[in-house]
Amino acid sequence: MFCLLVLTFYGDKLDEKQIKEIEEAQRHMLLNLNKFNFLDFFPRIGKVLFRKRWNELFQMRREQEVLVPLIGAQKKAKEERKLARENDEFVSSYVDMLLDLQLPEDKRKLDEGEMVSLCSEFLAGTDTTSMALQWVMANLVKYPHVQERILEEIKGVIENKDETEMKEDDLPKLQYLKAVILEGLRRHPPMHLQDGVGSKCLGEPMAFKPERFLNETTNNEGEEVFDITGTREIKMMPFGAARRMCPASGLALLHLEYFVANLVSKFEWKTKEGCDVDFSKKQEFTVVMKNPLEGHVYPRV
Ligand code: HEM
Repeated sequence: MFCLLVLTFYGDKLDEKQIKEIEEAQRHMLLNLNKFNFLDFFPRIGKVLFRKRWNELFQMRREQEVLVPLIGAQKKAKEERKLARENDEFVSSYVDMLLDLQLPEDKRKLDEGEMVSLCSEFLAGTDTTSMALQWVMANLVKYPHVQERILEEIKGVIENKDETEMKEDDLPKLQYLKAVILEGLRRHPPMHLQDGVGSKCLGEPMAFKPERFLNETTNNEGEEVFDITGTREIKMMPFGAARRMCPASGLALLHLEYFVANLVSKFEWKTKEGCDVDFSKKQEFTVVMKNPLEGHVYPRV
């Protein structure tokens, strides 16, 4: 949560108490959001008939306002940087970008409420990525040969052998890694929308077999061929499809490849002594591991 908040409010000082409050408000929202879906269908009469539920929703929305002081502080810091003409050297946060945004039709900036919603949505969106990461790492712990193969692939593409950090530019060269991430998303989609689709088309649906995607990651010209958007055909849809498809699928895939590449190149991942990986799942906002992964990590020498 701390890293996410840094991305969102880069440069602002966050204390433990603020982080905890935001974490609690986000968690409360993610665990309860589904209870309010039906309110979409009867917006007018529903306000009278389901007044109690609407009040609950408003109360949950008020909890999100813990983000307001952080947005305010970020705005002030941005204005001060502008006065001191320091903006050019500064790394922008998500909030900085929102502050610059001008709504073309209404010809106005975002108001405070809209900023709170967008920040909260941004933080919530990344919950899916961290859950996908946990499922992939669980499979790497369970199947050490897959982990080994990723490591071999990484060693094959690193030019400077002393360099241990994988950079964004290295990722397109890692086809097997890409296949592992796709297989992780197929086998354990964090948002449960596509049961059956991946299964029918891909054979041996319950097995974790990254190889099934190996011929699909790129063609001879190095272009992506696996159609994760489901525009040409739908083999699986971890990011949904069509108009409501996840707008951050590219970002999520990039993050997953980057994190897994670095986690594997720097550490060997194993199970806790005498334990096996438990793939039982539990539905929260995302599909989570019922018994979260307890891996042991060993720095690679
Ligand atoms: C592995 C990671 C992710 C998965 C599996 C995933 C999955 C999905 C799915 C299935 C939907 C469509 C839901 C529907 O049909 O209504 C969706 C929507 C959305 N996702 Fe993601 N997502 C991921 C990461 C992210 C990230 C990192 C962000 C933001 C930074 C994000 C932001 C959104 C937003 C804003 C929507 C709503 C789009 C709309 O309703 O028009 N997602 N996501």
